[in-house]
Amino acid sequence: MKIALDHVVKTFNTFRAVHDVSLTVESGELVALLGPSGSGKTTLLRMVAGLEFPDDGHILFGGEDATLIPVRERGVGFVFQHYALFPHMTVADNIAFGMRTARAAKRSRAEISARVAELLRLVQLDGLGDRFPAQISGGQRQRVALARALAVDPKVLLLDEPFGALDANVRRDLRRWLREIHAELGITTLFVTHDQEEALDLADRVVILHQGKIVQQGTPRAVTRTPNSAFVMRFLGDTHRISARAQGGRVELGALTLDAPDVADGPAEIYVRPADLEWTRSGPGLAATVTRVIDRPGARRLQVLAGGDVLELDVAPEVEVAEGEAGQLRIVRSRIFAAS
Ligand SMILES: Nc1ncnc2c1ncn2[C@@H]1O[C@H](COP(=O)(O)OP(=O)(O)OP(=O)(O)O)[C@@H](O)[C@H]1O
Repeated sequence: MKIALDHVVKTFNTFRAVHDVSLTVESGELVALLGPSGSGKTTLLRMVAGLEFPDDGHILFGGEDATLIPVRERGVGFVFQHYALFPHMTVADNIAFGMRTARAAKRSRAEISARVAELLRLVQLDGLGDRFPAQISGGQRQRVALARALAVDPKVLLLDEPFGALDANVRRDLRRWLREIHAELGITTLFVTHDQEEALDLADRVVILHQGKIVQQGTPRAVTRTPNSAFVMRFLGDTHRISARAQGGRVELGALTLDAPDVADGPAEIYVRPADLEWTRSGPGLAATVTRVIDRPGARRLQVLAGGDVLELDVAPEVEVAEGEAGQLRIVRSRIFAAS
């Protein structure tokens, strides 16, 4: 099911939570809505679900105006961060719940238990149908929540920080697992997260929100390679900002000259990630002094001082370098924006 948001606006009292958002999610696509707290992600998701209504604009499900489709008939499955399962029901009964109450497609008892068994297999919880929610782990509970959402054969899956309460390793496993389930079922999916790594790992397309507006959207590769603003560069993380001045489409940084054809003359900000920097003993480059060496599995992280800025970069484990050593930094790639 294709979903389209067309110039959607949502205001709470006088606060505009969503500003003129237009977005298309193609049938079968997995799109992540990514943004900091308060950027409007949940509000957008709730409008797609039919739990909130836009003040302006339209939401279309497969070309049909969704305003006219009641929540129950939208064919939407949800999983929330704290979508508590019914504690007094077994895992199997939790999964079956939606099928028993659905008015549309009545199923026999035998059909329901066959479908529950199939879903338990899909979410890799075979054999746990008789347990109660308190007897399984947090990650397993979220898998049950997903099985419950899938039980009614939704056309659209809405996930709001579904793994937010789980620890990092479990989250990583569940991401891989969700990706596999998505590949198998191909349900149009909108996934809300404020975790960059999660969005980039999971999604076909990432939509970045800031203050209720879409500031950039594209494949994970496109948004990480060509962030279109300082905000996106900073938000995607692991970046250094170096202050400089742009003049005639160029920025001078120590002995280096960087091209910045689109940047107006005046104060500028150069953004580099640790992986964009290389350490050399001889120039040309930006003069730097090593202030700290941190040994990590697979790499050595150097903290260096360059022109008043503390920067970090990684070198191969066998590189011999010591604190206090002077050298040069080569900037392999950077993004430059006018200072905000
Ligand atoms: N029912 C409401 N009444 C008033 N303000 C609201 C309501 N719901 C959301 N807001 C405000 O709208 C803005 C966007 O909220 P929303 O929950 O959509 O953000 P979010 O990006 O999902 O944030 P988070 O990651 O913290 O959940 C916030 O400033 C929030 O305080």
